[in-house]
Amino acid sequence: MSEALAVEAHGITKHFDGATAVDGVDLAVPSGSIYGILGPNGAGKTTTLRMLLGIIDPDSGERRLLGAASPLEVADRVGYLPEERGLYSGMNPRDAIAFMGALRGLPLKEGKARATKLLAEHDLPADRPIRTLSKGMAQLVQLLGTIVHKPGLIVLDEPFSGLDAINQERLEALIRDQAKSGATILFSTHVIAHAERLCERIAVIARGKIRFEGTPEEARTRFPSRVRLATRHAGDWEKALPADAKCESGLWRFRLPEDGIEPLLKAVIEADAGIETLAIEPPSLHEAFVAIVGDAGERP
Ligand SMILES: Nc1ncnc2c1ncn2[C@@H]1O[C@H](COP(=O)(O)OP(=O)(O)OP(=O)(O)O)[C@@H](O)[C@H]1O
Repeated sequence: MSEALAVEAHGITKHFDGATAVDGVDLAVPSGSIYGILGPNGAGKTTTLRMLLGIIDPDSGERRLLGAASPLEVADRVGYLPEERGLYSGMNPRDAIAFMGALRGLPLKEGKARATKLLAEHDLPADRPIRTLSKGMAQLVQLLGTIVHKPGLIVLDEPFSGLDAINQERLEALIRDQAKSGATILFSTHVIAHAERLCERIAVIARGKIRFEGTPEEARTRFPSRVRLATRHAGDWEKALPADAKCESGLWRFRLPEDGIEPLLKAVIEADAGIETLAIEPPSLHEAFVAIVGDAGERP
C-alpha cells in the first residue's frame, strides 16, 4: 500500500441482517484528487464511506486512510460531511464551525478566527442562530465546519443534495478550491453532472459492487457514440439507417454503427438528400452511468 493513495480499500464487505450491503469493494483514491463514488439509491455508497472512515468496521477486507491502517488514528486529518445533516440550531455559525473544528483537535480560539474568515469569504452570516438560516445556508455552514481544521482528506456524503442550483455551484467552487490547496476530496453522489464536472476519477457502485472505475472519459468511451442526422429530403437512403434509428421532428438519432458512419453518408450523398445536421458524440456520463448500473440490475 503506497502513500500516493489517500484512501485504499481491498475487498471490504459488509452484511446487515444477512443481506450484503457492500460486497468486496476495492478503491484507490490518488492523493490530491477529486474522486466520486457514484451509485443509485441503496447501492452501498454510505456504508462504504463509513467503513473507510472507521465509523463501522468491515466484516472482511482492509482499508487504509492517509497511510494509516486504523482510520481513527488519522481522524484529525479528515473532514466528514455525513448524509444526515444537523447542527445545533441555537448556535451561531461561527461557534458551530469552531465546535466542529474542536472535535477534530483544532483549538477553539483558532477555530473561531478561521470560522469568521471562512464565513465572510463565503458571504454567510456569523452571528445569527442557525435556525434562522435557510437549509442550503446551514448546509454550507456545516461544510465549512467540515474543512475548518484544514483536513488532508475531505469525505462528503451526497454533499449536493438539498442545495439549489446557485448553492450547488458554490459548493463545486469550494471543492475545487480545497483540491487546489492540496486536499483529497472523496464524495458520493447519484447526480452525475457534478461528478462529470469535478472528478478526475470515479467509481460506479451498484448492488454493493464496483461496476466501473476510471476517468469519466473512460466511462463514456466504453459505450458507442451517438449520431444525430437531419437532411433536407427523405428518400431511399433511409434504408441504410441502422435498425435502432429513431426520428423526431426530422432529426434521426442512432448509435454509431460498428462499421462507422461512412456507408450511410455515401447513401445520403448519392441520394443528394442535403445534410442539415450531422453530429457524432460519445454518450454523456449520465448515459454511461445508466448503462453501467442497468447492467448490474436492481437489488432484489
Ligand atoms: N445500519 C443498517 N442496517 C441495515 N441495513 C442497512 C444499514 N445501513 C445500510 N443498510 C442497507 O444497505 C444497503 C446499502 O445502503 P447504503 O446506505 O450504503 O446505500 P447508498 O448507496 O448510500 O444509498 P442512498 O443513496 O439511498 O443513501 C441498503 O440496502 C440499505 O438498506
